[in-house]
Amino acid sequence: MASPVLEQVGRVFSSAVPFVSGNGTVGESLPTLSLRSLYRDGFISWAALYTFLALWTGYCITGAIYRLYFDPLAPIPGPKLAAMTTWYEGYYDIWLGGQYYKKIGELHEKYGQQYQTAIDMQLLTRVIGPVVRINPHEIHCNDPEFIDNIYAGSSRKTDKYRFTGRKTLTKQSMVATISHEMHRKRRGAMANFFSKQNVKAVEPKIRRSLNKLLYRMEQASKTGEIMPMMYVMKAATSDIITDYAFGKSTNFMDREDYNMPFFQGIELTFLVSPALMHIPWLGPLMEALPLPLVRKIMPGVGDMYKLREGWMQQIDDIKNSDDPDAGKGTIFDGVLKSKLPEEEKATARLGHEAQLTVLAGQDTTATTLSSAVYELLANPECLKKLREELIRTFPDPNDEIEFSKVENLPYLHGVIHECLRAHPGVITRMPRVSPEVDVIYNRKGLHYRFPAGTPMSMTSAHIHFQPEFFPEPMKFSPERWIENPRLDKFLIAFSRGTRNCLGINLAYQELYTLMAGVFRKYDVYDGTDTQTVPTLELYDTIRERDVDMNADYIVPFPAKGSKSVQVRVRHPEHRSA
Ligand code: HEM
Repeated sequence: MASPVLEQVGRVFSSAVPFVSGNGTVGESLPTLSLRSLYRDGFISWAALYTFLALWTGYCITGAIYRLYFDPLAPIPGPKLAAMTTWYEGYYDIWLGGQYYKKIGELHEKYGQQYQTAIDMQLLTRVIGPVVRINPHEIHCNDPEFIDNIYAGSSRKTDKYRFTGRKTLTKQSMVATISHEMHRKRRGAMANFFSKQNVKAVEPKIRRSLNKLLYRMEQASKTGEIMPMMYVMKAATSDIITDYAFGKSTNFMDREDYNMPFFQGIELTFLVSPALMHIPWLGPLMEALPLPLVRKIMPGVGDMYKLREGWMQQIDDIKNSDDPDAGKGTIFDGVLKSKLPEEEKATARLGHEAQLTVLAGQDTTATTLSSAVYELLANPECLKKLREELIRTFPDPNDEIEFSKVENLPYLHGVIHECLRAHPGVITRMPRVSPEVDVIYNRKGLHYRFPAGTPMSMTSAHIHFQPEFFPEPMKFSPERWIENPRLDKFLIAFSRGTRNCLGINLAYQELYTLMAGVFRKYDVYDGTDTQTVPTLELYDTIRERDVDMNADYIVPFPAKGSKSVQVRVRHPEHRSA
Protein backbone atom coordinates (compact mmCIF):
# COMPACT_ATOMS: atom_id res chain seq x y z
CA MET A 1 0.00 0.00 0.00
CA ALA A 2 1.27 3.46 -0.88
CA SER A 3 1.21 5.97 2.01
CA PRO A 4 -1.63 8.57 1.90
CA VAL A 5 0.94 11.36 1.45
CA LEU A 6 2.59 9.63 -1.44
CA GLU A 7 -0.80 8.95 -2.96
CA GLN A 8 -1.82 12.57 -2.56
CA VAL A 9 1.34 13.78 -4.25
CA GLY A 10 0.84 11.22 -6.94
CA ARG A 11 -2.71 12.42 -7.54
CA VAL A 12 -1.50 15.95 -8.17
CA PHE A 13 1.04 14.78 -10.68
CA SER A 14 -1.18 12.32 -12.47
CA SER A 15 -4.51 14.14 -12.65
CA ALA A 16 -6.00 13.49 -16.07
CA VAL A 17 -4.54 15.80 -18.67
CA PRO A 18 -6.87 16.23 -21.63
CA PHE A 19 -5.04 16.79 -24.88
CA VAL A 20 -6.28 18.64 -27.94
CA SER A 21 -5.74 16.86 -31.19
CA GLY A 22 -4.70 18.54 -34.42
CA ASN A 23 -8.36 19.00 -35.48
CA GLY A 24 -9.26 20.66 -32.21
CA THR A 25 -11.14 17.75 -30.63
CA VAL A 26 -10.42 16.86 -27.06
CA GLY A 27 -8.93 13.41 -26.84
CA GLU A 28 -8.25 10.94 -24.08
CA SER A 29 -5.95 11.72 -21.22
CA LEU A 30 -2.29 11.08 -21.89
CA PRO A 31 -0.50 8.92 -19.36
CA THR A 32 1.58 11.22 -17.16
CA LEU A 33 4.71 10.66 -15.15
CA SER A 34 3.80 10.70 -11.47
CA LEU A 35 5.13 9.50 -8.15
CA ARG A 36 2.04 7.31 -7.90
CA SER A 37 2.68 5.77 -11.28
CA LEU A 38 6.36 5.27 -10.42
CA TYR A 39 5.36 3.62 -7.16
CA ARG A 40 2.52 1.61 -8.72
CA ASP A 41 4.71 0.46 -11.56
CA GLY A 42 7.30 -0.68 -9.10
CA PHE A 43 9.96 1.86 -10.03
CA ILE A 44 10.21 3.09 -6.45
CA SER A 45 9.52 1.31 -3.23
CA TRP A 46 9.83 2.21 0.39
CA ALA A 47 13.03 0.24 0.48
CA ALA A 48 14.46 2.38 -2.33
CA LEU A 49 13.35 5.57 -0.61
CA TYR A 50 14.91 4.53 2.70
CA THR A 51 18.11 3.55 0.94
CA PHE A 52 18.24 6.91 -0.76
CA LEU A 53 17.69 8.77 2.52
CA ALA A 54 20.28 6.65 4.29
CA LEU A 55 22.82 7.28 1.51
CA TRP A 56 22.09 10.99 1.56
CA THR A 57 22.43 11.19 5.36
CA GLY A 58 25.66 9.18 5.17
CA TYR A 59 26.96 11.48 2.47
CA CYS A 60 26.20 14.55 4.62
CA ILE A 61 27.77 13.05 7.75
CA THR A 62 30.88 11.90 5.89
CA GLY A 63 31.14 15.33 4.26
CA ALA A 64 30.83 17.06 7.61
CA ILE A 65 33.48 14.81 9.19
CA TYR A 66 35.79 15.40 6.25
CA ARG A 67 35.29 19.16 6.43
CA LEU A 68 35.87 19.21 10.18
CA TYR A 69 38.89 16.91 10.48
CA PHE A 70 40.49 16.10 7.12
CA ASP A 71 40.00 19.17 4.93
CA PRO A 72 43.24 21.16 4.42
CA LEU A 73 41.41 24.08 6.09
CA ALA A 74 40.61 22.00 9.20
CA PRO A 75 43.44 23.57 11.29
CA ILE A 76 42.10 27.09 10.70
CA PRO A 77 40.14 28.29 13.74
CA GLY A 78 36.44 28.98 13.38
CA PRO A 79 33.03 27.68 14.42
CA LYS A 80 32.44 23.99 13.71
CA LEU A 81 29.04 24.68 12.20
CA ALA A 82 30.53 27.20 9.76
CA ALA A 83 33.13 24.60 8.75
CA MET A 84 30.36 22.09 8.06
CA THR A 85 27.87 24.10 6.03
CA THR A 86 27.42 27.39 4.18
CA TRP A 87 23.97 27.64 5.77
CA TYR A 88 25.63 28.89 8.95
CA GLU A 89 26.44 32.00 6.93
CA GLY A 90 23.01 31.83 5.28
CA TYR A 91 21.36 32.15 8.68
CA TYR A 92 23.10 35.47 9.38
CA ASP A 93 22.79 36.87 5.88
CA ILE A 94 19.34 35.71 4.81
CA TRP A 95 17.44 35.15 8.04
CA LEU A 96 18.94 38.01 10.05
CA GLY A 97 19.53 40.20 7.00
CA GLY A 98 23.12 41.00 5.94
CA GLN A 99 24.59 40.38 9.39
CA TYR A 100 27.37 37.89 8.64
CA TYR A 101 30.00 40.58 8.29
CA LYS A 102 29.34 41.56 11.92
CA LYS A 103 29.49 37.94 13.01
CA ILE A 104 32.80 37.59 11.17
CA GLY A 105 34.14 40.45 13.30
CA GLU A 106 33.01 38.61 16.45
CA LEU A 107 34.61 35.40 15.21
CA HIS A 108 37.96 37.13 14.80
CA GLU A 109 37.69 38.26 18.41
CA LYS A 110 36.53 34.89 19.68
CA TYR A 111 39.25 32.95 17.92
CA GLY A 112 42.02 35.38 18.79
CA GLN A 113 44.95 33.82 20.59
CA GLN A 114 46.32 34.90 23.88
CA TYR A 115 49.79 36.28 23.98
CA GLN A 116 52.02 38.09 26.38
CA THR A 117 52.91 41.64 25.44
CA ALA A 118 56.58 42.50 25.36
CA ILE A 119 55.89 45.53 27.57
CA ASP A 120 54.43 43.63 30.46
CA MET A 121 55.20 39.94 30.53
CA GLN A 122 52.59 39.48 33.25
CA LEU A 123 49.80 41.02 31.21
CA LEU A 124 47.83 38.60 29.11
CA THR A 125 46.26 40.43 26.24
CA ARG A 126 43.61 39.00 23.99
CA VAL A 127 44.38 39.75 20.39
CA ILE A 128 42.08 39.57 17.44
CA GLY A 129 42.62 36.34 15.52
CA PRO A 130 43.93 37.27 12.08
CA VAL A 131 42.48 34.29 10.21
CA VAL A 132 39.13 32.55 10.61
CA ARG A 133 37.40 29.83 8.58
CA ILE A 134 34.01 31.36 7.84
CA ASN A 135 32.46 28.59 5.75
CA PRO A 136 33.53 25.14 4.60
CA HIS A 137 35.66 26.54 1.79
CA GLU A 138 36.65 30.09 2.65
CA ILE A 139 38.97 31.79 5.10
CA HIS A 140 38.66 35.41 6.17
CA CYS A 141 41.67 37.47 7.14
CA ASN A 142 41.71 40.77 8.98
CA ASP A 143 45.42 41.48 9.06
CA PRO A 144 46.05 44.69 7.05
CA GLU A 145 49.67 43.66 6.50
CA PHE A 146 48.38 40.71 4.45
CA ILE A 147 46.34 42.75 1.93
CA ASP A 148 48.74 42.35 -0.97
CA ASN A 149 49.06 38.60 -0.42
CA ILE A 150 45.33 38.13 -1.04
CA TYR A 151 44.80 40.93 -3.58
CA ALA A 152 47.82 40.11 -5.71
CA GLY A 153 49.07 42.09 -8.68
CA SER A 154 49.60 40.74 -12.18
CA SER A 155 52.43 38.42 -11.10
CA ARG A 156 49.91 35.89 -9.75
CA LYS A 157 46.66 34.58 -11.18
CA THR A 158 43.53 35.62 -9.29
CA ASP A 159 40.20 33.88 -9.73
CA LYS A 160 36.93 34.86 -8.14
CA TYR A 161 34.95 32.55 -5.88
CA ARG A 162 31.99 30.91 -7.62
CA PHE A 163 29.78 31.17 -4.52
CA THR A 164 30.04 34.95 -4.08
CA GLY A 165 30.31 35.45 -7.85
CA ARG A 166 26.56 34.74 -8.03
CA LYS A 167 25.77 37.77 -5.87
CA THR A 168 25.05 40.28 -8.59
CA LEU A 169 22.47 40.01 -11.33
CA THR A 170 25.24 40.64 -13.87
CA LYS A 171 26.71 37.18 -14.15
CA GLN A 172 28.33 37.84 -17.54
CA SER A 173 30.10 41.00 -16.41
CA MET A 174 33.75 41.23 -15.43
CA VAL A 175 33.02 41.51 -11.70
CA ALA A 176 31.31 38.10 -11.69
CA THR A 177 33.88 36.45 -13.98
CA ILE A 178 35.49 33.53 -12.17
CA SER A 179 38.52 32.69 -14.31
CA HIS A 180 41.57 34.91 -14.21
CA GLU A 181 42.21 34.65 -17.95
CA MET A 182 38.67 35.54 -18.98
CA HIS A 183 38.60 38.41 -16.51
CA ARG A 184 41.83 39.85 -17.96
CA LYS A 185 40.31 39.80 -21.45
CA ARG A 186 37.00 41.34 -20.44
CA ARG A 187 38.55 43.99 -18.25
CA GLY A 188 41.29 44.74 -20.82
CA ALA A 189 38.63 45.65 -23.38
CA MET A 190 37.19 48.33 -21.09
CA ALA A 191 40.23 49.46 -19.12
CA ASN A 192 41.26 52.19 -21.53
CA PHE A 193 37.90 53.88 -21.20
CA PHE A 194 38.50 54.32 -17.47
CA SER A 195 42.20 55.27 -17.66
CA LYS A 196 43.26 58.42 -15.81
CA GLN A 197 43.94 60.14 -19.13
CA ASN A 198 40.56 59.30 -20.69
CA VAL A 199 38.55 60.00 -17.58
CA LYS A 200 39.71 63.62 -17.78
CA ALA A 201 37.13 64.01 -20.55
CA VAL A 202 34.42 63.57 -17.94
CA GLU A 203 35.24 66.90 -16.25
CA PRO A 204 32.54 68.98 -18.01
CA LYS A 205 29.94 66.31 -17.23
CA ILE A 206 30.88 66.27 -13.54
CA ARG A 207 30.77 70.07 -13.48
CA ARG A 208 27.34 70.00 -15.11
CA SER A 209 26.12 67.70 -12.35
CA LEU A 210 27.76 69.89 -9.70
CA ASN A 211 25.96 72.95 -11.07
CA LYS A 212 22.64 71.11 -11.01
CA LEU A 213 23.34 70.05 -7.44
CA LEU A 214 24.14 73.61 -6.38
CA TYR A 215 21.03 74.85 -8.17
CA ARG A 216 18.84 72.28 -6.38
CA MET A 217 20.40 73.28 -3.07
CA GLU A 218 19.66 76.93 -3.70
CA GLN A 219 16.07 76.07 -4.63
CA ALA A 220 15.77 74.08 -1.40
CA SER A 221 16.79 77.17 0.57
CA LYS A 222 13.81 78.98 -0.98
CA THR A 223 11.26 76.22 -0.64
CA GLY A 224 12.44 74.81 2.69
CA GLU A 225 12.85 71.35 1.12
CA ILE A 226 14.80 68.96 3.33
CA MET A 227 17.30 67.27 1.02
CA PRO A 228 17.81 63.48 1.33
CA MET A 229 21.51 63.58 0.55
CA MET A 230 21.99 59.87 -0.20
CA TYR A 231 19.39 60.00 -2.97
CA VAL A 232 20.52 63.40 -4.17
CA MET A 233 24.05 62.06 -4.52
CA LYS A 234 22.81 58.88 -6.20
CA ALA A 235 21.01 61.01 -8.75
CA ALA A 236 24.16 63.06 -9.35
CA THR A 237 26.47 60.04 -9.72
CA SER A 238 23.97 58.19 -11.91
CA ASP A 239 23.71 61.20 -14.23
CA ILE A 240 27.51 61.39 -14.50
CA ILE A 241 28.20 57.71 -15.12
CA THR A 242 25.42 57.28 -17.70
CA ASP A 243 26.45 60.47 -19.50
CA TYR A 244 30.07 59.31 -19.60
CA ALA A 245 29.49 55.64 -20.43
CA PHE A 246 26.60 55.90 -22.91
CA GLY A 247 26.63 59.53 -24.00
CA LYS A 248 23.10 59.87 -22.62
CA SER A 249 22.49 60.97 -19.06
CA THR A 250 19.65 59.67 -16.90
CA ASN A 251 19.11 63.32 -15.84
CA PHE A 252 17.72 62.27 -12.47
CA MET A 253 18.82 65.60 -10.97
CA ASP A 254 16.15 67.27 -13.10
CA ARG A 255 13.40 65.25 -11.47
CA GLU A 256 11.68 66.71 -8.48
CA ASP A 257 12.04 63.51 -6.43
CA TYR A 258 15.55 62.67 -7.76
CA ASN A 259 13.83 59.50 -8.99
CA MET A 260 13.96 58.01 -5.50
CA PRO A 261 11.57 55.12 -6.39
CA PHE A 262 14.11 53.95 -8.96
CA PHE A 263 16.89 53.89 -6.37
CA GLN A 264 14.65 52.17 -3.84
CA GLY A 265 14.01 49.49 -6.46
CA ILE A 266 17.75 49.10 -7.00
CA GLU A 267 18.07 48.64 -3.23
CA LEU A 268 15.79 45.63 -3.66
CA THR A 269 18.27 43.98 -6.01
CA PHE A 270 20.95 44.47 -3.36
CA LEU A 271 18.61 43.02 -0.73
CA VAL A 272 18.34 39.73 -2.63
CA SER A 273 22.13 39.42 -3.05
CA PRO A 274 22.64 36.99 -0.11
CA ALA A 275 19.81 34.79 -1.38
CA LEU A 276 21.34 34.82 -4.88
CA MET A 277 24.51 33.39 -3.39
CA HIS A 278 22.90 30.58 -1.40
CA ILE A 279 20.19 29.62 -3.90
CA PRO A 280 21.93 29.01 -7.25
CA TRP A 281 18.74 28.90 -9.34
CA LEU A 282 17.35 32.20 -8.05
CA GLY A 283 19.48 34.45 -10.27
CA PRO A 284 18.69 32.60 -13.52
CA LEU A 285 15.01 32.58 -12.53
CA MET A 286 14.95 36.34 -11.93
CA GLU A 287 16.72 36.91 -15.24
CA ALA A 288 14.18 34.73 -17.05
CA LEU A 289 11.08 36.54 -15.76
CA PRO A 290 9.36 38.64 -18.42
CA LEU A 291 9.95 42.40 -18.05
CA PRO A 292 6.26 43.35 -17.46
CA LEU A 293 6.11 40.87 -14.57
CA VAL A 294 9.35 42.17 -13.03
CA ARG A 295 8.05 45.74 -13.33
CA LYS A 296 4.88 44.69 -11.55
CA ILE A 297 6.50 42.91 -8.61
CA MET A 298 9.69 44.99 -8.35
CA PRO A 299 9.15 48.29 -10.20
CA GLY A 300 12.67 49.68 -9.60
CA VAL A 301 14.34 46.49 -10.79
CA GLY A 302 12.06 46.56 -13.82
CA ASP A 303 13.16 50.14 -14.49
CA MET A 304 16.79 49.03 -14.34
CA TYR A 305 16.08 46.23 -16.81
CA LYS A 306 14.35 48.77 -19.04
CA LEU A 307 17.42 50.97 -18.96
CA ARG A 308 19.50 47.90 -19.78
CA GLU A 309 17.28 47.22 -22.79
CA GLY A 310 17.97 50.77 -23.93
CA TRP A 311 21.74 50.22 -23.71
CA MET A 312 21.38 46.91 -25.52
CA GLN A 313 19.49 48.70 -28.28
CA GLN A 314 22.33 51.23 -28.40
CA ILE A 315 24.82 48.35 -28.81
CA ASP A 316 22.77 46.86 -31.64
CA ASP A 317 22.55 50.28 -33.33
CA ILE A 318 26.32 50.64 -33.17
CA LYS A 319 26.79 47.13 -34.52
CA ASN A 320 24.37 47.73 -37.41
CA SER A 321 25.69 51.16 -38.31
CA ASP A 322 27.85 51.77 -41.40
CA ASP A 323 29.53 54.65 -39.65
CA PRO A 324 32.92 53.46 -38.30
CA ASP A 325 32.69 56.17 -35.63
CA ALA A 326 29.32 55.01 -34.31
CA GLY A 327 29.68 54.39 -30.60
CA LYS A 328 32.77 56.56 -30.35
CA GLY A 329 33.12 58.01 -26.87
CA THR A 330 30.91 55.35 -25.29
CA ILE A 331 31.96 52.45 -23.13
CA PHE A 332 31.04 50.01 -25.92
CA ASP A 333 33.50 51.44 -28.44
CA GLY A 334 36.58 49.75 -26.96
CA VAL A 335 34.81 46.43 -26.45
CA LEU A 336 33.30 46.24 -29.92
CA LYS A 337 36.60 47.17 -31.59
CA SER A 338 38.64 44.86 -29.35
CA LYS A 339 40.01 41.46 -30.30
CA LEU A 340 37.53 39.74 -28.00
CA PRO A 341 35.84 36.76 -29.70
CA GLU A 342 32.40 37.47 -31.19
CA GLU A 343 30.47 35.69 -28.41
CA GLU A 344 32.08 38.10 -25.94
CA LYS A 345 30.62 40.98 -27.94
CA ALA A 346 27.12 39.55 -27.76
CA THR A 347 24.59 42.25 -26.97
CA ALA A 348 23.20 40.43 -23.92
CA ARG A 349 26.66 40.09 -22.34
CA LEU A 350 27.52 43.73 -22.95
CA GLY A 351 24.17 44.59 -21.37
CA HIS A 352 25.52 43.02 -18.18
CA GLU A 353 28.72 45.11 -18.39
CA ALA A 354 26.61 48.24 -18.88
CA GLN A 355 24.46 47.43 -15.87
CA LEU A 356 27.52 46.67 -13.74
CA THR A 357 29.10 49.97 -14.70
CA VAL A 358 26.07 51.91 -13.54
CA LEU A 359 25.44 49.93 -10.37
CA ALA A 360 29.13 49.90 -9.42
CA GLY A 361 29.55 53.60 -10.03
CA GLN A 362 26.38 55.03 -8.56
CA ASP A 363 25.60 53.83 -5.01
CA THR A 364 29.25 53.43 -4.01
CA THR A 365 30.28 56.98 -4.80
CA ALA A 366 27.02 58.35 -3.38
CA THR A 367 27.66 56.56 -0.06
CA THR A 368 31.01 58.28 0.31
CA LEU A 369 29.61 61.66 -0.73
CA SER A 370 26.62 61.66 1.60
CA SER A 371 28.72 60.39 4.52
CA ALA A 372 31.17 63.23 3.82
CA VAL A 373 28.31 65.73 4.10
CA TYR A 374 27.39 64.19 7.45
CA GLU A 375 30.95 64.10 8.82
CA LEU A 376 31.76 67.68 7.84
CA LEU A 377 28.55 69.05 9.35
CA ALA A 378 28.96 66.94 12.48
CA ASN A 379 32.60 68.01 12.84
CA PRO A 380 32.62 71.79 12.19
CA GLU A 381 36.32 72.11 13.11
CA CYS A 382 37.13 69.84 10.13
CA LEU A 383 34.83 71.79 7.82
CA LYS A 384 36.55 75.01 8.91
CA LYS A 385 39.95 73.67 7.85
CA LEU A 386 38.55 72.38 4.57
CA ARG A 387 36.87 75.68 3.76
CA GLU A 388 40.04 77.62 4.51
CA GLU A 389 41.89 75.43 2.01
CA LEU A 390 39.14 75.76 -0.61
CA ILE A 391 38.83 79.54 -0.20
CA ARG A 392 42.61 79.86 -0.61
CA THR A 393 42.39 77.82 -3.82
CA PHE A 394 39.29 79.53 -5.20
CA PRO A 395 39.24 83.08 -3.74
CA ASP A 396 36.23 84.03 -5.84
CA PRO A 397 33.18 81.90 -4.87
CA ASN A 398 32.12 81.89 -8.53
CA ASP A 399 35.40 80.31 -9.68
CA GLU A 400 34.85 77.07 -11.57
CA ILE A 401 36.07 74.01 -9.71
CA GLU A 402 38.87 72.45 -11.76
CA PHE A 403 39.93 68.94 -10.86
CA SER A 404 43.60 69.76 -11.51
CA LYS A 405 43.39 72.42 -8.78
CA VAL A 406 41.78 70.20 -6.15
CA GLU A 407 43.26 66.75 -6.71
CA ASN A 408 46.34 67.56 -4.62
CA LEU A 409 44.76 69.60 -1.83
CA PRO A 410 46.00 67.91 1.36
CA TYR A 411 43.01 68.51 3.62
CA LEU A 412 40.47 67.57 0.95
CA HIS A 413 42.56 64.42 0.36
CA GLY A 414 42.33 63.70 4.10
CA VAL A 415 38.55 64.24 4.19
CA ILE A 416 37.88 61.99 1.21
CA HIS A 417 40.16 59.19 2.39
CA GLU A 418 38.72 59.35 5.88
CA CYS A 419 35.21 58.97 4.41
CA LEU A 420 36.35 56.07 2.20
CA ARG A 421 37.80 54.47 5.33
CA ALA A 422 34.93 54.97 7.74
CA HIS A 423 32.09 54.74 5.20
CA PRO A 424 33.29 52.49 2.37
CA GLY A 425 30.90 52.15 -0.56
CA VAL A 426 31.40 48.36 -0.68
CA ILE A 427 31.35 46.50 2.63
CA THR A 428 30.84 42.98 1.48
CA ARG A 429 33.83 40.69 1.84
CA MET A 430 35.82 40.40 -1.35
CA PRO A 431 37.09 36.85 -1.86
CA ARG A 432 39.98 36.04 -4.15
CA VAL A 433 41.33 32.66 -5.17
CA SER A 434 44.93 31.87 -6.08
CA PRO A 435 44.23 28.96 -8.47
CA GLU A 436 47.76 27.63 -8.87
CA VAL A 437 49.94 28.76 -6.00
CA ASP A 438 49.49 28.10 -2.27
CA VAL A 439 49.35 31.20 -0.09
CA ILE A 440 51.29 31.17 3.17
CA TYR A 441 50.36 33.17 6.24
CA ASN A 442 53.41 33.44 8.46
CA ARG A 443 52.84 36.27 10.89
CA LYS A 444 52.03 36.96 14.53
CA GLY A 445 53.55 33.62 15.50
CA LEU A 446 51.09 31.73 13.30
CA HIS A 447 51.83 29.59 10.27
CA TYR A 448 49.04 28.60 7.90
CA ARG A 449 49.13 27.25 4.37
CA PHE A 450 46.07 28.04 2.25
CA PRO A 451 46.16 25.50 -0.60
CA ALA A 452 45.78 26.77 -4.17
CA GLY A 453 42.08 27.14 -4.89
CA THR A 454 41.13 28.40 -1.41
CA PRO A 455 38.88 31.46 -1.43
CA MET A 456 40.45 34.09 0.86
CA SER A 457 38.68 37.31 1.74
CA MET A 458 38.95 40.60 3.56
CA THR A 459 36.32 43.21 4.42
CA SER A 460 36.85 46.95 4.54
CA ALA A 461 34.39 47.06 7.44
CA HIS A 462 37.03 45.22 9.51
CA ILE A 463 40.34 46.28 8.02
CA HIS A 464 39.51 50.00 8.24
CA PHE A 465 38.62 49.84 11.92
CA GLN A 466 41.74 48.25 13.39
CA PRO A 467 43.00 50.56 16.16
CA GLU A 468 46.59 49.39 15.63
CA PHE A 469 46.54 50.95 12.14
CA PHE A 470 43.78 53.56 12.55
CA PRO A 471 43.87 54.78 16.19
CA GLU A 472 40.44 55.75 17.55
CA PRO A 473 38.78 54.29 14.47
CA MET A 474 35.36 55.77 15.19
CA LYS A 475 36.81 59.29 15.26
CA PHE A 476 36.59 61.33 12.06
CA SER A 477 40.17 62.39 11.52
CA PRO A 478 41.24 63.70 8.09
CA GLU A 479 44.53 64.61 9.78
CA ARG A 480 45.62 60.97 10.04
CA TRP A 481 46.04 60.87 6.24
CA ILE A 482 48.15 64.03 6.27
CA GLU A 483 50.32 62.92 9.17
CA ASN A 484 50.91 59.48 7.64
CA PRO A 485 50.78 59.45 3.84
CA ARG A 486 51.64 55.72 3.87
CA LEU A 487 48.26 54.93 5.40
CA ASP A 488 46.90 54.31 1.88
CA LYS A 489 48.59 50.91 2.15
CA PHE A 490 45.84 49.80 4.50
CA LEU A 491 42.86 51.24 2.63
CA ILE A 492 40.89 48.66 0.64
CA ALA A 493 37.78 50.71 -0.18
CA PHE A 494 38.52 50.14 -3.89
CA SER A 495 39.93 46.66 -3.28
CA ARG A 496 43.44 45.97 -4.61
CA GLY A 497 45.35 44.00 -7.24
CA THR A 498 44.18 42.93 -10.67
CA ARG A 499 40.51 42.95 -9.71
CA ASN A 500 40.41 46.30 -7.98
CA CYS A 501 37.84 48.96 -8.83
CA LEU A 502 38.01 49.80 -12.52
CA GLY A 503 36.26 53.12 -11.96
CA ILE A 504 38.68 54.42 -9.32
CA ASN A 505 39.88 57.40 -11.40
CA LEU A 506 36.34 58.44 -12.21
CA ALA A 507 35.30 57.98 -8.57
CA TYR A 508 38.13 60.19 -7.29
CA GLN A 509 37.38 62.87 -9.84
CA GLU A 510 33.71 62.91 -8.80
CA LEU A 511 34.51 62.90 -5.07
CA TYR A 512 37.07 65.72 -5.25
CA THR A 513 35.04 67.94 -7.58
CA LEU A 514 31.65 67.57 -5.91
CA MET A 515 33.04 67.92 -2.39
CA ALA A 516 35.09 70.99 -3.32
CA GLY A 517 32.14 72.59 -5.13
CA VAL A 518 29.64 72.08 -2.30
CA PHE A 519 31.92 73.08 0.57
CA ARG A 520 33.53 76.04 -1.19
CA LYS A 521 30.03 77.44 -1.15
CA TYR A 522 28.42 76.11 2.04
CA ASP A 523 29.44 76.50 5.69
CA VAL A 524 27.82 74.76 8.63
CA TYR A 525 24.79 76.53 10.14
CA ASP A 526 25.73 77.96 13.54
CA GLY A 527 22.19 78.63 14.79
CA THR A 528 22.55 82.43 14.86
CA ASP A 529 20.82 83.32 11.59
CA THR A 530 23.48 86.00 11.11
CA GLN A 531 25.85 84.14 8.78
CA THR A 532 26.64 85.92 5.56
CA VAL A 533 27.33 82.77 3.54
CA PRO A 534 24.99 79.92 2.53
CA THR A 535 24.82 77.17 5.16
CA LEU A 536 23.82 73.55 5.68
CA GLU A 537 22.34 71.99 8.79
CA LEU A 538 21.81 68.29 9.52
CA TYR A 539 18.12 67.50 9.85
CA ASP A 540 16.81 64.51 11.83
CA THR A 541 20.03 62.62 11.16
CA ILE A 542 21.39 60.16 13.70
CA ARG A 543 24.79 58.64 13.04
CA GLU A 544 23.93 55.12 14.27
CA ARG A 545 20.69 55.02 12.30
CA ASP A 546 21.45 56.99 9.14
CA VAL A 547 25.19 56.98 8.53
CA ASP A 548 26.92 53.94 10.00
CA MET A 549 26.82 50.67 8.12
CA ASN A 550 24.24 48.35 9.56
CA ALA A 551 23.83 45.52 7.09
CA ASP A 552 25.91 44.11 4.24
CA TYR A 553 24.03 43.93 0.97
CA ILE A 554 27.23 44.41 -1.06
CA VAL A 555 26.85 48.13 -0.37
CA PRO A 556 26.25 49.22 3.23
CA PHE A 557 22.65 49.60 4.34
CA PRO A 558 21.71 51.93 7.21
CA ALA A 559 19.44 50.85 10.06
CA LYS A 560 15.71 50.28 9.52
CA GLY A 561 13.71 53.50 9.43
CA SER A 562 16.59 55.58 8.08
CA LYS A 563 15.66 58.41 5.73
CA SER A 564 19.33 58.93 4.83
CA VAL A 565 21.48 61.91 5.75
CA GLN A 566 19.15 64.90 5.48
CA VAL A 567 20.06 68.57 5.34
CA ARG A 568 18.31 71.93 5.54
CA VAL A 569 19.78 74.60 3.27
CA ARG A 570 19.86 78.32 4.08
CA HIS A 571 20.94 81.25 1.93
CA PRO A 572 21.29 84.66 3.59
CA GLU A 573 19.45 86.34 0.71
CA HIS A 574 16.44 84.05 1.17
CA ARG A 575 16.24 84.56 4.92
CA SER A 576 12.85 85.85 6.01
CA ALA A 577 13.18 89.18 7.79
C1 HEM B 1 33.68 55.57 -3.99
C2 HEM B 1 33.32 54.91 -5.06
C3 HEM B 1 33.62 53.47 -5.36
C4 HEM B 1 34.00 52.47 -4.53
C5 HEM B 1 34.20 52.53 -3.02
C6 HEM B 1 34.18 51.28 -5.35
C7 HEM B 1 34.60 50.05 -4.87
C8 HEM B 1 34.81 48.94 -5.65
C9 HEM B 1 35.28 47.67 -5.15
C10 HEM B 1 35.61 47.37 -3.70
C11 HEM B 1 35.37 46.81 -6.19
C12 HEM B 1 35.81 45.35 -6.15
C13 HEM B 1 34.60 44.47 -5.95
C14 HEM B 1 34.93 43.01 -5.83
O1 HEM B 1 35.92 42.63 -5.29
O2 HEM B 1 34.17 42.22 -6.30
C15 HEM B 1 34.94 47.53 -7.36
C16 HEM B 1 34.88 46.99 -8.61
C17 HEM B 1 34.46 47.70 -9.70
N1 HEM B 1 34.10 49.03 -9.75
FE1 HEM B 1 34.09 50.33 -8.22
N2 HEM B 1 33.89 51.59 -6.64
C18 HEM B 1 33.56 52.92 -6.70
C19 HEM B 1 33.22 53.63 -7.81
C20 HEM B 1 33.17 53.12 -9.07
C21 HEM B 1 32.84 53.89 -10.23
C22 HEM B 1 32.54 55.39 -10.29
C23 HEM B 1 32.86 53.03 -11.27
C24 HEM B 1 32.60 53.43 -12.69
C25 HEM B 1 31.94 52.89 -13.50
C26 HEM B 1 33.20 51.70 -10.76
C27 HEM B 1 33.32 50.54 -11.50
C28 HEM B 1 33.75 49.33 -11.03
C29 HEM B 1 33.88 48.15 -11.86
C30 HEM B 1 33.59 48.06 -13.35
C31 HEM B 1 34.33 47.13 -11.02
C32 HEM B 1 34.65 45.69 -11.41
C33 HEM B 1 36.14 45.53 -11.62
C34 HEM B 1 36.57 44.12 -11.91
O3 HEM B 1 35.90 43.16 -11.53
O4 HEM B 1 37.63 43.97 -12.53
N3 HEM B 1 33.38 51.81 -9.42
N4 HEM B 1 34.62 48.83 -7.00
